[in-house]
Amino acid sequence: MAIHNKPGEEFDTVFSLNDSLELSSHHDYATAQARIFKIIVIGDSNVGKTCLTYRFCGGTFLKNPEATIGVDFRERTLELDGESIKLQIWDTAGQERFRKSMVEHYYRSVHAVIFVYDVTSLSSFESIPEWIEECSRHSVGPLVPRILVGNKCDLRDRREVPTSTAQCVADSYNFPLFETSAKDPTEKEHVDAIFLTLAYRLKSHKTLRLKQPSVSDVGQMWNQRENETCQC
Ligand SMILES: Nc1nc2c(ncn2[C@@H]2O[C@H](COP(=O)(O)OP(=O)(O)OP(=O)(O)O)[C@@H](O)[C@H]2O)c(=O)[nH]1
Repeated sequence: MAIHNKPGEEFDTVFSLNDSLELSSHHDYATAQARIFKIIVIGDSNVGKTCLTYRFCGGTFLKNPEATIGVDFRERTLELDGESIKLQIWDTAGQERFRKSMVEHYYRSVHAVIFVYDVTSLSSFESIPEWIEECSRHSVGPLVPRILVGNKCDLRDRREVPTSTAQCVADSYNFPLFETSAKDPTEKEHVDAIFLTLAYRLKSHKTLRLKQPSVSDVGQMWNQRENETCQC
């Protein structure tokens, strides 16, 4: 998505440059108490990364998404066992040309990773090892919780990746596997379960510290993204 998360637009879970300034200067008591975790969502272009994050943060299916340029930020605060957990979700671009200037930012201080493929696209599934390799190259180590997600399960007649095959791959990496659909409203709870699973795992990591991108970091990415939007 290129434009939909301009500051203040659409729903209050969108994270924007303005929000980060707000948070860093005069956040309220509840925000100050929330532990914040950075989750990146990665995978080939068109697998549904934006729609999945939108479904989790906005509660609806995003119709007609545009290709993500650089990164989009969204966030949602959860109350787990009386504790506030804020998930800051980085929806990254699948297309190489929209990624290259920002890859370093994606992986910096990341707390968890969601790898997404499209169950109707064998090639998107076959790319998963490359995405895992890219994480490793950027020092995202084995202690960082990771999850494999097969999206677009509503397209039953077009499935190219059997669950059993995906489960084998997930087991080989020791990742949980989720299959779901951002589009099908009856799958909403499964989409939530992906993020909740990570939230519970992160919550139990008492040593993980609150780390937010600095204002200059986010501002720099925002400017880069705007420039790249203009060139297209
Ligand atoms: N049928 C179906 N279509 C979906 C689903 N999720 C996403 N789509 C469609 O798949 C296309 C791509 O969705 P996006 O969420 O933009 O994909 P993306 O992975 O963010 O793509 P990039 O931004 O290019 O990396 C859009 O046409 C969506 O409507 C799903 O669960 N089921």
